[in-house]
Amino acid sequence: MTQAKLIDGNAFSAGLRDEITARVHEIRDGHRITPGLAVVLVGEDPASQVYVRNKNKRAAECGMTSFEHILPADTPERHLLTLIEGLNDDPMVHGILVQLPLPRHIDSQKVIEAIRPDKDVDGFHPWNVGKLAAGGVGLIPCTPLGSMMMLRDHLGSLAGMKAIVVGRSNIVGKPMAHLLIRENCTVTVAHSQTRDLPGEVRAADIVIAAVGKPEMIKGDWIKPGATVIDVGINRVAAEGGKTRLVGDVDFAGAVQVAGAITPVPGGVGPMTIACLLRNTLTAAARLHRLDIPEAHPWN
Ligand SMILES: Nc1nc(=O)c2c([nH]1)NC[C@@H]1CN(c3ccc(C(=O)N[C@@H](CCC(=O)O)C(=O)O)cc3)C=[N+]21
Ligand SMILES: [Mg+2]
Repeated sequence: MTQAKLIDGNAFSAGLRDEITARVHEIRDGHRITPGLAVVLVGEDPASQVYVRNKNKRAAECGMTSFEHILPADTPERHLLTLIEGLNDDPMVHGILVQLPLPRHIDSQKVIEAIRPDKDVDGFHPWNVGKLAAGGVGLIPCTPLGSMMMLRDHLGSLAGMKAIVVGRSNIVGKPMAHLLIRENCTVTVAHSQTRDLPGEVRAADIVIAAVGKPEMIKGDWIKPGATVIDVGINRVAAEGGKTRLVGDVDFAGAVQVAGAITPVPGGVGPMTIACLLRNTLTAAARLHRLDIPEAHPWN
């Protein structure tokens, strides 16, 4: 069997960020507007700090302004809500992202619902969730959006294909299922209670792995020629006391069978960040009623 084609998220996201940069310069020169992204992190988790720094670095590379708010882990919920109210009203801020998970004493849903829906670049506010489910125009969650861009780039039309989404989170699984339905796939959403998961996966032309369990989806579950999008980013122990990143798919097995597959790292992860920047540009364009392609529904 020939090896699957690798869907290169690093290269794809670099191209996307170049397009975003060009558009940011255009609206800066033409309209004196600089898209601004505010990233809020509560707590000292080192991995989260790395992500937040990465998001701000990429935003700056694209010519956007970024505002970083790092709050102590014991920040009272009402302080966070007050910060969000300020960002909602700040004309320099077009996108707001509150890094999840939040400390346990904070109600994440309350925080998500405090963000102005038109600045909710994660697409987690019920208003955006509803727009996606009902086929309207809102902001689409970054990981599903990036995954869909790679699928469309590799496959063209998805119409009539069988897709399985393994995982039903609000962040990835559910919005991904809605996007696949919108693209005219026949969609199965599998989860921890699904009977015969290997059998369900074997029926699928498109596999979206979003469970958060390292290498859970085995190579011999994959239908020959299928397209596999591995959303999992799991840090596991490696030789010599080190760690390494693996996806939710057994890559070594799946690459022998699939038609195409995203690697981890270098697949969905960098697309998520590029789509966050794209959503910030989209939000800025809509807030200022700029007639640029990014202000219009994607696809
Ligand atoms: N409100 C909110 N929105 C998020 O989008 C969000 C969040 N909270 N909390 C944490 C997760 C995680 N996340 C990642 C983004 C990019 C990479 C990424 O670029 N990964 C690189 C590798 C990075 C590494 O080496 O650790 C890659 O896959 O190639 C990973 C993880 C966004 N998240
Ligand atoms: Mg479950």
